[in-house]
Amino acid sequence: MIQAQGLCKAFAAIQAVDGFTLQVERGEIVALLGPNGAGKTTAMRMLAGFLRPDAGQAAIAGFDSMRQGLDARRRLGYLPEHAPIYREDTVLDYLRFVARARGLPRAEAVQALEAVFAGLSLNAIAYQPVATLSKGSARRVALAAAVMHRPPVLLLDEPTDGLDPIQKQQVRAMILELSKQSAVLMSTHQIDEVLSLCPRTVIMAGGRIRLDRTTDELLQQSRYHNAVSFVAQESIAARAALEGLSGVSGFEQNAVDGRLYVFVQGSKPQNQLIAERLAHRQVPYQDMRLEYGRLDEVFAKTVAEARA
Ligand SMILES: Nc1ncnc2c1ncn2[C@@H]1O[C@H](COP(=O)(O)OP(=O)(O)OP(=O)(O)O)[C@@H](O)[C@H]1O
Repeated sequence: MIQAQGLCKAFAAIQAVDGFTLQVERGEIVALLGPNGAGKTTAMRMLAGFLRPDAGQAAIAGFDSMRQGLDARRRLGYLPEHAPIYREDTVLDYLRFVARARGLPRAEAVQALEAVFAGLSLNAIAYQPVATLSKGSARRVALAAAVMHRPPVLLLDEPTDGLDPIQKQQVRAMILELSKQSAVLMSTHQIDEVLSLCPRTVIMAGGRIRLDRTTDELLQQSRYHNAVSFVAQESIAARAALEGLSGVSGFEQNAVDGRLYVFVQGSKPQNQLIAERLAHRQVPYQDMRLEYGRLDEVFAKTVAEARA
């Protein structure tokens, strides 16, 4: 559904995107993660056909984004980073206009409007002029405009940027629903969003894709994967009890909440063993967890390696 082959784009001396190759199928939600300036927006603009690549090709649902731009855009819902909707219309009139511009037949347009108004809670702002909307409301209206025609491909550039926690949940639920029949590529800076929504993650840095894996595989690369953590009043006694225990390779204590992390060698979970040892040595502890891994750590490591 989304295909990119060797996309490149330079702005003067800056190589913003350098050989971007990616394929996303219907039913997938792929997170595009990267530090500021990694090239995410530039790559998305080329995919959407809004920016001509210096080299490479992009296609949306089989249509070349540049040479068959109209056909490609009909099948695309694109939410740009800064969606420009400076209009005097009310939200309702603006979205009616978008439905007409998309060529939706009347009955379908009514259904589509009902769906986005309900899904994104737009009723309270239906009669507010678009130009006076708050940042979060403007973002939701822009998203409504991008997805209203239920396209098979969605390119969403930071879709929940500027939204409050309730709105974020709503937007994420809508993206999940839309992904059942669409291919979704979304950039984000929010790790919790990736973990809750995106089974696959692409990490970009310096214009290039550095990692493209399932999010689970990335979590397994984290040094926290299979670490055992707990809270102990007497953390020194806890460390002493576990020091030298077979497989234990190190400790780390969180400076903020005091949680102790015990790192273990190998891929076998050792929480049972650790719990038994603490009980045997009569060291009280609470809230023991087997850690799954940290995406922020894998992200930081990948970016640091790209910059080295
Ligand atoms: N129109 C432009 N003219 C000149 N330089 C540009 C232009 N657009 C992007 N760049 C540069 O290209 C690089 C990649 O920018 P891009 O916006 O694609 O990154 P990004 O990963 O989306 O960043 P962010 O997370 O901050 O949105 C940056 O160095 C940026 O300054």
